[in-house]
Amino acid sequence: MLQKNKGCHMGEPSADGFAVKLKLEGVEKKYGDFQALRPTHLEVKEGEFVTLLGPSGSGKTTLLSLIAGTNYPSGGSISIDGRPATELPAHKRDVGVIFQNYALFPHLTVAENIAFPLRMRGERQEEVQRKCDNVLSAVGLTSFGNRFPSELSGGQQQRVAFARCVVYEPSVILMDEPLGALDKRLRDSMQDEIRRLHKALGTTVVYITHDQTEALTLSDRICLMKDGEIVQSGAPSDLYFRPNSRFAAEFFGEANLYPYEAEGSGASNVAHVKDLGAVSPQAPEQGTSGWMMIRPQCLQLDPETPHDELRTCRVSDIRQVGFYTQFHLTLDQGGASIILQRLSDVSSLSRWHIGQSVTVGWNWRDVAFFSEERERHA
Ligand SMILES: Nc1ncnc2c1ncn2[C@@H]1O[C@H](COP(=O)(O)OP(=O)(O)OP(=O)(O)O)[C@@H](O)[C@H]1O
Repeated sequence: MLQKNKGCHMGEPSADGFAVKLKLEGVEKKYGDFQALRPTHLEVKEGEFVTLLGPSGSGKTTLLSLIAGTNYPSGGSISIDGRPATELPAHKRDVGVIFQNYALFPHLTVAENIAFPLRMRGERQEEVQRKCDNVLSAVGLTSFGNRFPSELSGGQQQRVAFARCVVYEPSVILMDEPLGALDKRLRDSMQDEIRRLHKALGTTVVYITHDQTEALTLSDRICLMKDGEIVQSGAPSDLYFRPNSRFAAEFFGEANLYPYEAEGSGASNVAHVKDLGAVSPQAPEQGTSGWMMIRPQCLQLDPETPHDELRTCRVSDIRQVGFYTQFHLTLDQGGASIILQRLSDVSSLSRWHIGQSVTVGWNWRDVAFFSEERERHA
């Protein structure tokens, strides 16, 4: 395990006692009249893995480049490890960057690649040797020190890129779509690798991707971006099961969305979901109208256990989606469409067919509500 703590320059503690490695306050970027990044606040804690996720053009790279120092904000301030960094040039910031192509030096061996940033910083030979050996062992490449990058697999090259970055113990590692160019199988194994390295080395990572599955797999926290702002930030399960907008709900895959109208006030609030002919005893957080959302896999088909609500439907389509079977259903009363998904098994192929009458069950604890005001980004 590498020593990450550099003592005197630890960032200020966050509310839960962890050191704040990176802090952005009101950071924005304009290109002429165009606002590429709206004023943004972000705190990243020591050891945290934060992902910037969003569609193309949402401002992810702009935000990362402002942290890296390859671009400067039009307003706001950035601090790294508690020290002001807004005006600092890239090479004076304590950040490491890993790009999509890893950017290893092809003419240097693995050990020389890893030693490079230490030599650039003028470290003594014994120190360089000690730190290189340490980090090579941490990434499981001790016997690969004399190989050239072209003699390594993609996964091993990535480990070298990671090692070259962590060897000088930057406060924060920035990763810009490092798996963007890989096929699915390699991507999956690399995700495991990144997770393992992050856990083993305790590094603080800000990671960019536009792939929601990758973000859900890797992150401690996801910042979902749209039109130059972070529209929701939280744990992967929060974003997936508790989106605060239609945009967030739909960005993470299939979502059943129905409008609701709230009635009552305060704790006695109930939500009428007309399309489902249902009244939720759960009080929507805010707003008198908005949307309720339930993920397809939170619905049960012909449930054998008790559920808060049960409705009869007709099966209009059955589709195979990866390892899942997706059922498209039409509610008997009112005709609303419902998508339900369950892990495929042999019985599901013979048990249900198009045109069949079925029962759908759900529990209100699996339902998210968000009001229309919060939906202004959609
Ligand atoms: N130098 C520039 N001049 C003008 N507009 C720019 C400049 N750089 C970026 N933009 C604009 O800022 C917006 C955000 O771009 P950015 O590259 O941050 O998006 P992104 O989320 O990283 O997209 P992608 O996933 O496609 O890389 C885009 O509309 C882009 O066209």
